[in-house]
Amino acid sequence: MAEPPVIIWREEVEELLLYRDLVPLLEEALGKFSTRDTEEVIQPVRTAVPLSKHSGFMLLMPTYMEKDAVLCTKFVCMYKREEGSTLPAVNATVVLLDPERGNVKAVMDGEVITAMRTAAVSAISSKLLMDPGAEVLTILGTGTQALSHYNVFTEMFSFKEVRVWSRSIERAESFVRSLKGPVTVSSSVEEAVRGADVIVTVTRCTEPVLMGRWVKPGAHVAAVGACRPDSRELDDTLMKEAVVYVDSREGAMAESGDVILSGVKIFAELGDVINRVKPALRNKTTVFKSLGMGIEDAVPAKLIFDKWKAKSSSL
Ligand SMILES: NC(=O)C1=CN([C@@H]2O[C@H](COP(=O)(O)OP(=O)(O)OC[C@H]3O[C@@H](n4cnc5c(N)ncnc54)[C@H](O)[C@@H]3O)[C@@H](O)[C@H]2O)C=CC1
Ligand SMILES: O=C(O)C1=NCCCC1
Repeated sequence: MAEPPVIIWREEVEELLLYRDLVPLLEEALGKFSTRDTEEVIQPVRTAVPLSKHSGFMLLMPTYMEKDAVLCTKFVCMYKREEGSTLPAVNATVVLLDPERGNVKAVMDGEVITAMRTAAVSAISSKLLMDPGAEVLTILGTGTQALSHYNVFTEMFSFKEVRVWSRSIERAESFVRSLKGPVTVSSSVEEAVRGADVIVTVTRCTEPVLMGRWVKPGAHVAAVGACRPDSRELDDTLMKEAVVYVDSREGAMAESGDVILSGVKIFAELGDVINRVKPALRNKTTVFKSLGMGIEDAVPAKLIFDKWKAKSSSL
């Protein structure tokens, strides 16, 4: 008989998951994904189940990494929320299975995993695509992803200036007060992004919030929100001027309003750059359109489970 599943919840995930372990493992996994070698990664485009009554979707994200013996799936629900709603915009659970027997080994809180792995992948995109002399980072949005992006970007890079914008200046000020380092609150998106070298968009907007005419040539944009085919964060000017990188070509063509509705050509996956199959065009304006992939959850799930087992056996 297989062991019953363990439950690893938020506080333990926070304790066990560190960017310094996660970032190199994700970089390796993105490279494996882009080889399309089914012995490395099988990751179908995720299934989206509409939750019309609740203005949301449940996304099912299975992944199998045969060589690494990792079988995992995430259930993540995403919702449109009214301003001031106390309900979460994203709620996720990660399930790790034994690929040989098919039993569930662990059920994990997926919110911290989702926040950290998404931010870590944006940081990888910036490491690969930003100007090496980048000095100014702008974050548009002040929610969960804004915080995880602030944390990993300030851990991995040394920006001289960090700017934050939110639709509500009070929310931006309160977000900034919760952070350790110096951050400027901008009163408009234009003010926030003018001259910025790296721009992270982590909003729940459905219409473009970032306009290409404000973006400095050569800047890198990590675009994380707008994960449905009818949603936008970036305008056509930016999409057409930029060289567009994605996490998964199939995912972007199925789900990214910024890619589908602008009609732009995807230049490469991040994994193609990691595998040196496509160049990192650092001197051009670049957009990394992030949708999120199952493999980005499978990697931290294995890491957390292995650390949890090591910790439990040492007690
Ligand atoms: N690419 C990926 O892998 C992932 C993407 N996401 C997406 O990232 C975005 C942010 O997620 P969370 O930080 O968890 O959400 P959140 O609800 O914690 O924060 C959202 C932020 O967007 C702002 N916002 C809402 N509507 C807006 C509008 N119309 N214009 C400008 N700002 C607006 C809110 O004030 C808040 O600052 C969402 O779109 C979510 O679906 C989330 C997880 C993973
Ligand atoms: O990959 C994820 O996890 C998500 N992607 C799109 C928005 C919800 C969470």
